Parts: sequence; structure tokens; C-alpha cells
Amino acid sequence: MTRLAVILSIPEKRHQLTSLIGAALLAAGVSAPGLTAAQTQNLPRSAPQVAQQVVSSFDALFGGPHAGRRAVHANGLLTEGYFTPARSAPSLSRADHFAGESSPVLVRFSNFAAVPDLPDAHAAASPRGLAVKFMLPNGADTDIVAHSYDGFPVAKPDEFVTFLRALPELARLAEFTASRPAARAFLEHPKPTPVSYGTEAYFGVAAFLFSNSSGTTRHGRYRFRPGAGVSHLSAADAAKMPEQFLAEELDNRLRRGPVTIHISVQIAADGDPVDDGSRPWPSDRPEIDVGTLSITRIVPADDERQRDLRFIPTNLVDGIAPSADPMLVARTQSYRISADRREAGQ
Ligand code: HEM
Repeated sequence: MTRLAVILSIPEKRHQLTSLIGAALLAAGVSAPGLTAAQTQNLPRSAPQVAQQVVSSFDALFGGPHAGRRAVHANGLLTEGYFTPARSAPSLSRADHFAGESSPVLVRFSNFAAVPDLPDAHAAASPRGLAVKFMLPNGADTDIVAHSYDGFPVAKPDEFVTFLRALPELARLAEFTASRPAARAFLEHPKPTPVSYGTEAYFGVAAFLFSNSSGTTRHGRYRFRPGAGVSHLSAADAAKMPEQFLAEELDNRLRRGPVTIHISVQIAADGDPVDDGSRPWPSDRPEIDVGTLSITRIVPADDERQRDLRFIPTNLVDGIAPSADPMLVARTQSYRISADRREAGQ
């Protein structure tokens, strides 16, 4: 039995695991794909070993590494479709995909834990993930990586390592959360199983700097709302579902037409934290409509395509730049560690 299986067999531990998320890390001085030199200079530096420590912490929690799979969010479904920008999108950013007609997209939905066959209704399958790759006319691409919780348990990469290491031990976890309301909120927040990957709301969490062609620059955070509305299963109904029902559900739903997800960007007010994803902004902040994802089909041989694909939160284009959130650097580096390892078949 893996360490994760042992942890998940204990009800209160299972509850804690519901809450982990992403991973941590970072790296000094390596530029990220899609970032200009100036953008990279904006990114804070962290100690390179933190990235590896996050990935190792995921491995310890989930019995990894699992050959050829992601260090976290391992169980996923790759789909394709197109993005149609809203008329208001160019007022926010001069990014190419925010103007014009539409751009092809790849969209990967995923469950949280790095256990390849974890049932969709399992507590550790939340938060769900949403990763989007926009294909631009000039051959470049740009990514958004989001999840189904509006926030994050910690603000900094080294705290994330401490959090992940504390998770399996109740006493350490209680000590950690005692002085960290964001971690407690993350653990206690209900994370019900969605009816469909297409009936979940997703949040970009980290702030980015959006600049339009007039030179107006604003901090904003992505939000995703399903066109079909948010809907979840009751615990009793979730328990009756087949283990991998979300893939089949989406396939059936797509036979009836595209699945749509609307994207907006929540704009920061003066004084809102723009370098700390653990602190959501008040819900009355204005949002700018950015456009709609229309998902048309599941990609054939999606397992192989997923293995070869990288979604990186700082893979950006002109008009969108990273904020000073140190997690963006840590994520960029840890996603690379995970992807390099996956491509090497480890
Ligand atoms: C803002 C909070 C976060 C969100 C919304 C988020 C979301 C996600 C999603 C959706 C994926 C799957 C991507 C895919 O489909 O390829 C993912 C993967 C991953 N995340 Fe995060 N994450 C967050 C924070 C973090 C942090 C702080 C770390 C580490 C410092 C991290 C480390 C990872 C790693 C290592 C992977 C696997 C990447 C790969 O192999 O492609 N995440 N995350």
C-alpha cells in the first residue's frame, strides 16, 4: 500500500488531503518560456532547491514518481476547441489572442492528486485543474493554469514545502494552520465533486499585469465560469458514480455540442495584495470579460499528448506579464522539473 493509500484510509487525514494543491519551488536565474528579459527581471528569485523540495514532497505524499505522469494533477483529460475574445478584451490587454476572430486552444482538465487511477469522486481529486494553451497566429503559444479554489493555502514557496510536509501529521498540521488562516480556510473549504468538468468554476489565483495598446497597465486575476452553470453532486450521488466518470460524462456532453467556459479578469483595487495568491480579492471588484472557450472534442490518444505537453503559468505573450507573486517563479520551475522527468520516462 502506498503512503497515500494509508493516509487516505484514515477519514480525518483524507479530509486534510482534500486540500493540498499545486507544488512549490523555483529557481534562480532561469528564464521562463514566453517571458521577455524585462519580465524575467521582475520575477523574484527564490532558492532553486525549493522547487525540487516541492516535487519531492508531492512524491512522498502520493507514492510517486509515477513514470511518465505529472508530479501532481496526474489524472487528466485533454480536449481541444477554440477561444473567441470578447469585445472588451483589447481594453484590458494588447495580447494577440485578445483581438481578432478566434484562436485554437488545448484545454486539459485534471484531478488534483498525483495518483493516476484515483477515482473522480475521491476527496483528494479536488481542487480540479484547468490548463489552457492558446495557439497564436505567429506560431507562438501562451498558457493559463487555474484550479477550482479561489485562493491558495500559503503565500510563499518555502511555506508550501512546510505545508506539504505537515499534511500527513495532524499535530504538525494543527501547529502550521494555527497562525495561518488561509491554510485553514483551504483545508476546511468544501470541495464537492462536480457533475462535469464543464460545470465547475476555476480561478487563476495568481495576479498578472495586463497592458493594453494605450499603455494602461492593471493587475488582474483570471476567473472561469462554465456556460452550463456551476453544479455539483451530493456526496451520496458522487459515491455511486463509476470511478472515472468525468471523462465519459464530458464525451457524452460534447456529442450534444461545444462545452463553453467564459473567461473574465478581476481587476485589483488600490491596496489589494497582488503578490499573494492566498488572499482572494473582495468579490465586488470589477471584472472585464475576456472571451469564451468552446471545447469541441477530446483529443485522440490524449494520454500520449498530455505527456508531451507543458502548461507553464509564466508562458506569456506581449500584453500580459507576471506580477511579483513569488509563487509564479516557484511554479515555473517545479512544473519544469516534473515535465523533464515525465519526458525522460521517469
Ligand atoms: C496558484 C495556485 C496553483 C494552481 C492554480 C495550480 C494548478 C495546477 C494545475 C491545473 C496543474 C495541471 C497542469 C496541467 O494540466 O498540465 C498543475 C500542475 C502542477 N503544479 Fe500547480 N497549481 C498551483 C500552485 C502550484 C505551486 C505553488 C506549485 C509549486 C510551487 C505547483 C506545482 C505543480 C506541479 C509540479 C505540477 C505538475 C506540472 C507538470 O508536470 O506539467 N503548483 N498545477
